[in-house]
Amino acid sequence: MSQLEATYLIVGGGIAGVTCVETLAILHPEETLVIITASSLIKNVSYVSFYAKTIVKFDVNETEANSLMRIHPNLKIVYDSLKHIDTENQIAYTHAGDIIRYKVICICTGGIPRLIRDSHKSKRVLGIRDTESVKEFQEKLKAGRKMVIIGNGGIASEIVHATSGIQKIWVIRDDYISATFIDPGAAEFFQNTFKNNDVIEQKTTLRRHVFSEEDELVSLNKDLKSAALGPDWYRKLEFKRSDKGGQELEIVYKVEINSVEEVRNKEYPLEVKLSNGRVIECDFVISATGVEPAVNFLWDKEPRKGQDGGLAVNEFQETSIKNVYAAGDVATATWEHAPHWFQLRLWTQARQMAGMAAKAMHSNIVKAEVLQDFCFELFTHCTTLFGYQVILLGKYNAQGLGKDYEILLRMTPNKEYVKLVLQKGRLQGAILIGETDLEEMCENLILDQLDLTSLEDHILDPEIDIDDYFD
Ligand SMILES: Cc1cc2nc3c(=O)[nH]c(=O)nc-3n(C[C@H](O)[C@H](O)[C@H](O)COP(=O)(O)OP(=O)(O)OC[C@H]3O[C@@H](n4cnc5c(N)ncnc54)[C@H](O)[C@@H]3O)c2cc1C
Ligand SMILES: NC(=O)C1=CN([C@@H]2O[C@H](COP(=O)(O)OP(=O)(O)OC[C@H]3O[C@@H](n4cnc5c(N)ncnc54)[C@H](OP(=O)(O)O)[C@@H]3O)[C@@H](O)[C@H]2O)C=CC1
Repeated sequence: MSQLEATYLIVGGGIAGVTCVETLAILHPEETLVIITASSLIKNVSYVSFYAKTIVKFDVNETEANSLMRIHPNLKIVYDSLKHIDTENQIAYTHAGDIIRYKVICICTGGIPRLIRDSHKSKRVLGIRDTESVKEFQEKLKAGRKMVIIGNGGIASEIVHATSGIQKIWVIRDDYISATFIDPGAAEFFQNTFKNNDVIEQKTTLRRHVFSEEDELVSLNKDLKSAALGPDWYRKLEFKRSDKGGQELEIVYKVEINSVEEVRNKEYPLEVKLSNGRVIECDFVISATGVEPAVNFLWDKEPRKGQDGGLAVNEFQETSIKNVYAAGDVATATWEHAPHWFQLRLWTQARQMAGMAAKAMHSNIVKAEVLQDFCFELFTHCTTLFGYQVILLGKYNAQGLGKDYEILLRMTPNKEYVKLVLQKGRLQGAILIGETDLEEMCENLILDQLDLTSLEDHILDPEIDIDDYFD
């Protein structure tokens, strides 16, 4: 048990917590900084490359927490988990009894999988969040013959893409796949990859860093999970083939799960009842049904929360409680968003929010003015889906545009899919799949809101170098 004093206290060793530490190491290295991390392995970011001003791609690595000592001379690491914050007296208490007095604190405790209602009824219903959960999934895959995947976002899409040798029944509420990230047209484009072996071969040339940590997870508090996985986590699944089942994918559209029950004396140990009356027997269920903020500690007074239960933060990542900031998956962005930005719980946003929190905490301490970072002007997400590079910009699915918008589309099967969303002749969002080389132009057009009415017929014409129009 120890007592510490810190100007800055950061809670959580995921991308948000670590980015906060790294940014403060640059802004205010002479001040004391304490990080509370439940795991001795933390996440950090490397090989940051800019595709355009706000479109960033980077690798996510797992490393020893004490490597942070190299970048911050006045950093202390508390290997424990936060239990209680006394915000009135500005004191944090850990489960092991450590006491840390702070001037400003940033909560970066991330999220946990939001599982389907019946998940508590069986250990065969799994969520994916961290290294431990992927290991459990790998074990189930080795022995499994049939799995049901529920959810239509990032994790479900990646699992469907990366697993083979097991029967997969993908149950989704929508009428097209991967609805969190794409539109029906792009879904059709991707579905060809399920049939086209050439394209499936292409996927193995992913240029992202392959997350290589196979070691034992060093989790000090066994109740807490380590940080969320980053891109390429699913590469671990690609080689986990079961020799017991044939490779097969069935997608069941527009249904929900009514119940999941363990059953005895049947061929499969689990029975999943769907809202359309169908019953599916399987070995296990993956509930890839979103994430909920991990507010897993006590307070002397509750801060304001967002509708999703996250800590409500303003544009400077401040919660409703003085000197308490939050960033990453635990936070809910409740400021008035720029027209082309919205929150999705992604590592890019965890990093951006944490950088902003660090700047705001620093300006709080040194009593300087701070402005919100430019990155919150435009939603950008750069990822890989079904083996293709995917860049999403602004209101890529016409979110919030009502019915008054236009779509420009260019699609070359097995090569690229480009969708531009325009309203009143101005670009509002884009989906760029494949190596389109259009990201910088689209970013500029969304940010500048140039009137494209006279160009609409040419803008996606591959024979025309559209950049010439803007020179
Ligand atoms: C399988 C998977 C794949 C993903 N793939 C992508 C992707 O390709 N692209 C993308 O942009 N995003 C992806 N994401 C989302 C991304 O990983 C998260 O948005 C991001 O990592 C959130 O970072 P964070 O630091 O806020 O939270 P986390 O990474 O969850 O870190 C929170 C940390 O806080 C610790 N903690 C929790 N409670 C306490 C406590 N009381 N005291 C001390 N410490 C505590 C946790 O142990 C953890 O280390 C993926 C997520 C998953 C689960
Ligand atoms: N490549 C990437 O960028 C990746 C990003 N991630 C991130 O990791 C986090 C977790 O991923 P994931 O779990 O896929 O979450 P997502 O938020 O991406 O997707 C959740 C999906 O589950 C559906 N859903 C929610 N509740 C139910 C339910 N009760 N029954 C059926 N379907 C349901 C949602 O549908 P609806 O929309 O209708 O609510 C949605 O399709 C997310 O923040 C995600 O963005 C994860 C993997 C890859």
